[in-house]
Amino acid sequence: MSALYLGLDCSTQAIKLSVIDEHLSELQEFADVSTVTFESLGDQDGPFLARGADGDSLSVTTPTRLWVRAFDTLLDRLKQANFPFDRVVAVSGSGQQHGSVYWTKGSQEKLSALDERKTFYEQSHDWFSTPQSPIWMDSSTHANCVELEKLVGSQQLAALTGSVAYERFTVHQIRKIAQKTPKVMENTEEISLVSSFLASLLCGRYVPIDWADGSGMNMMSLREKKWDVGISQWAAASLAQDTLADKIRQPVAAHERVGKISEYLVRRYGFSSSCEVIAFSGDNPCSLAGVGLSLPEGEVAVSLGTSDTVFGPLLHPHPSEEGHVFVSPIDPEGYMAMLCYKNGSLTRQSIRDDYADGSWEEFDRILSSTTVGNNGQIGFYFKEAEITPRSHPGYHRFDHEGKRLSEFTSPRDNVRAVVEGQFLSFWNHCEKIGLTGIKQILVTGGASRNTCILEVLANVFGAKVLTSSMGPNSACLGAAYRAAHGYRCLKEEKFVPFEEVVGGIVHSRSVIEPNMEAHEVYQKMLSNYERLEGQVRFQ
Ligand SMILES: Nc1ncnc2c1ncn2[C@@H]1O[C@H](COP(=O)(O)OP(=O)(O)O)[C@@H](O)[C@H]1O
Ligand SMILES: O=C(CO)[C@@H](O)[C@H](O)COP(=O)(O)O
Repeated sequence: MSALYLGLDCSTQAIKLSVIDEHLSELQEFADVSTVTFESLGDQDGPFLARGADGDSLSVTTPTRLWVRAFDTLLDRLKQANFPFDRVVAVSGSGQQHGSVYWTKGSQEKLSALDERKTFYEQSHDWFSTPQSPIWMDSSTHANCVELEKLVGSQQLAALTGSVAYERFTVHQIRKIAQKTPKVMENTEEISLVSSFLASLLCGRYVPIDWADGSGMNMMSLREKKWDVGISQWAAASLAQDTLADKIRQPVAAHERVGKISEYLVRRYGFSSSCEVIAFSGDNPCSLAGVGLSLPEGEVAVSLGTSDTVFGPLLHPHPSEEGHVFVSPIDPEGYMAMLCYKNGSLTRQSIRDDYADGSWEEFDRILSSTTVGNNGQIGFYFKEAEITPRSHPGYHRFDHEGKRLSEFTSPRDNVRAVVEGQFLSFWNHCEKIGLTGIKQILVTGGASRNTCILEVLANVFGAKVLTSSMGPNSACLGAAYRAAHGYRCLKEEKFVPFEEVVGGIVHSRSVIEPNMEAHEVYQKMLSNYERLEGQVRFQ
């Protein structure tokens, strides 16, 4: 019986699983029980996107125990489907980036002594010092961002941590809690990211954050790969301890083993007690591992999930005012560049609901029957405060002369405008973060199922768009590959290049070729787009 590797992904809307065998082929027989959406679990712990739960209208949180319940549900469904837990030799995982979990004092002890007759959920009522976890959609920490940039300098902060200050980055969330509710922070024994939180459940004790996901905190020195002491002291605010050193262990490389599977999981589900847990990472870094991007540059990946992200590997980091640089999840010496858009799938979905009868088929029909370039009309749809470019919530529509409109003459043009506007923004901002000369785009995420949307992407960039036979869930597949990679490094007691472990995997890819006449239309629109973006961005 072949050994198995598992990859988990706890992203914004669901927890998912990929299973691969020792030839790294994906097992399909458990696909039906491999996704648990948070919506399907109901509101027992509160909504999974809770707005203003801490009294601040710009905060967005998820109840931490909803993730615990989703994980129980996933494991229980696998057990019912006779999943061969005993064949799993290594597990790794992925989490939506930036989100944080606050473990209350004494929880590690409880985590290491669980009763296998009960679920995690049944035993976790007193594990967290705050019931809500701030997530990446939160934009309540603007004042902290301004303060840190003043303290360090925005360019210097980018050079040090990979990014200027962003509201969702974890250090600002930590400082907000330390300032607003110091008791919560004082009661906190350990702070995890979503990724390291899930890994801690697996190991039955707290485990470190990895370098790639740690790069999304505005707190880790990109070059030293350690928490910056000055920023950590600033984040601690008025706590008795002057840094967070006793609450967040130092980060580790993504291929490192962080522990063995817990005795609880061995007894409850039948995992082998020798099963290794490899550091979990962020969902975008794991997607990079999953789509098989490698240098040379010229290839980027686009994830059309809840957020839209554009990312690619980088040899030499040049962090700037735009986008983010993270440590690579597959090469401890390498880096990746990324742009993130808050208004991704949920915003397209909202336009679908308003203008296309709530149906993707109707959305596609409108997209296919409207003119490329929308006759020069341009739209910016910020259902949520946007990250790229930084903007307040609001919809902005312009006619072909750049005159502001409250609505297009033909309202169905909103369907084309939302998709074109989003992709023109990708194109406009890629150059600025060093993702240049793009010839092919690998797509993943929920909306990568939609060929009509992908055709617009190919035409805007004038580049081939490739979808892969592995489907839209590259983050959990990437995590499974990382489990195999980390396991191999462990066995060989040295770092083995990621390509040596997964390089042989060839996914069949379908290619969408760009229509170069359509691309010319977008080339002409770009300067107008850039000018109008200047009007709608946060000044
Ligand atoms: N046919 C489709 N066309 C466009 N978007 C789609 C389609 N099917 C699903 N989606 C989008 O995919 C999103 C979920 O993507 P997913 O990558 O699973 O999210 P996440 O990983 O952030 O939880 C949904 O919000 C939905 O809008
Ligand atoms: O904030 C970011 C990246 O910086 C987001 O990309 C989150 O990582 C959420 O990912 P999805 O759930 O949309 O995949």
